[in-house]
Amino acid sequence: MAGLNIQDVTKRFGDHLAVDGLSLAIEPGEFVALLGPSGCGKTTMLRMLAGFEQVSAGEIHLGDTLLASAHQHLPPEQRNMAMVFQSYALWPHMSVADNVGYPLKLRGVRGADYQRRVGQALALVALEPYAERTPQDLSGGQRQRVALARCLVTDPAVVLLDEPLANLDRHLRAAMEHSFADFHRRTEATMVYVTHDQSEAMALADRIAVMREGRLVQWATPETLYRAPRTPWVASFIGQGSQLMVAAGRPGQRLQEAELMRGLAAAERTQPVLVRPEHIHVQTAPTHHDVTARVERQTFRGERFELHLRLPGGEALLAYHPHALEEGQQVALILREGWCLEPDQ
Ligand SMILES: Nc1ncnc2c1ncn2[C@@H]1O[C@H](COP(=O)(O)OP(=O)(O)OP(=O)(O)O)[C@@H](O)[C@H]1O
Repeated sequence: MAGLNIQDVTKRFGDHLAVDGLSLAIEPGEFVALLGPSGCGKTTMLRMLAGFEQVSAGEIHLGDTLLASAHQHLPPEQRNMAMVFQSYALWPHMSVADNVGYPLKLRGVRGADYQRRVGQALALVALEPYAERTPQDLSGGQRQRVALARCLVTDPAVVLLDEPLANLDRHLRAAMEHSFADFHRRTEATMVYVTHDQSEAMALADRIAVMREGRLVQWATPETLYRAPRTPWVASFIGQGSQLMVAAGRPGQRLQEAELMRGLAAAERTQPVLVRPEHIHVQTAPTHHDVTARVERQTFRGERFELHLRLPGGEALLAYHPHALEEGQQVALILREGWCLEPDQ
């Protein structure tokens, strides 16, 4: 198996820098998500990996093979990669089995070998009973599984996925997340998955490249991104939480309760700190020693209530609570920990 090395890759469309000096070293067999808001350059990066787009500068290697540089461009069909699109891109008039086998036909595979490989690919996505149907007679999730089977039938070293769940409803997306994770375990292919949905990226990826305006902002595991986001922008993009100014700590430091509570009470507060809602303890009977907040709004989430709180200084704070409270009610807060952010560039 071969790793994928993206070195200082830039893509310009006229004056516009769609991807700006992006570098990522992706391990063989790793599941990587490119995550960021619309227009940040994720799809452009994926298309450069696939070979549908030329790079303006930098290099892309698969193992020892140079796939792309400003002077060299290996065509898509020679890259040993397969791509799954948001639109599935299936042939409507062909059966599921014929759709899956299509890339093999293009490569001249016939007979028993063809049948065996189509059968294996369909088995991998649990679609054998549907082999003779046409895509029109399938659900959205089943169609996406056909697209997956078709992409892996040629045994690619790298699978590229461009928002593959974007057309599915919320329940189906959750079910398909399991299918993708399972698919990855079984194939052991290196996967690069583009999405603007942070919860999807967190659920699936070994590592996430967070992109903003063509640049890489942070490259880390989902847990590190959640626990230790680098900047306020990353913190606001990943998970829920509140950002407060505190007179304590320095970027990259975790503050424990005593330091955080002291820092919050001080006058000169210059350090932005992320506080996750699960680290806030809410008490309903404040005394005059406590840090207090007012309940502005609450949302019932089944297993808990989300409290939208307002501190006396005007800052907003999100907390969880097991029971309903009164809107307008004063509560006492204990902030158990916080993470110090560095300023956005
Ligand atoms: N062929 C093109 N010609 C000119 N500009 C382009 C072209 N393709 C993309 N762009 C621009 O490059 C930037 C990055 O686009 P890209 O599609 O990579 O973003 P994205 O992060 O995938 O967004 P989305 O989530 O909306 O698909 C955008 O500003 C887009 O308008």
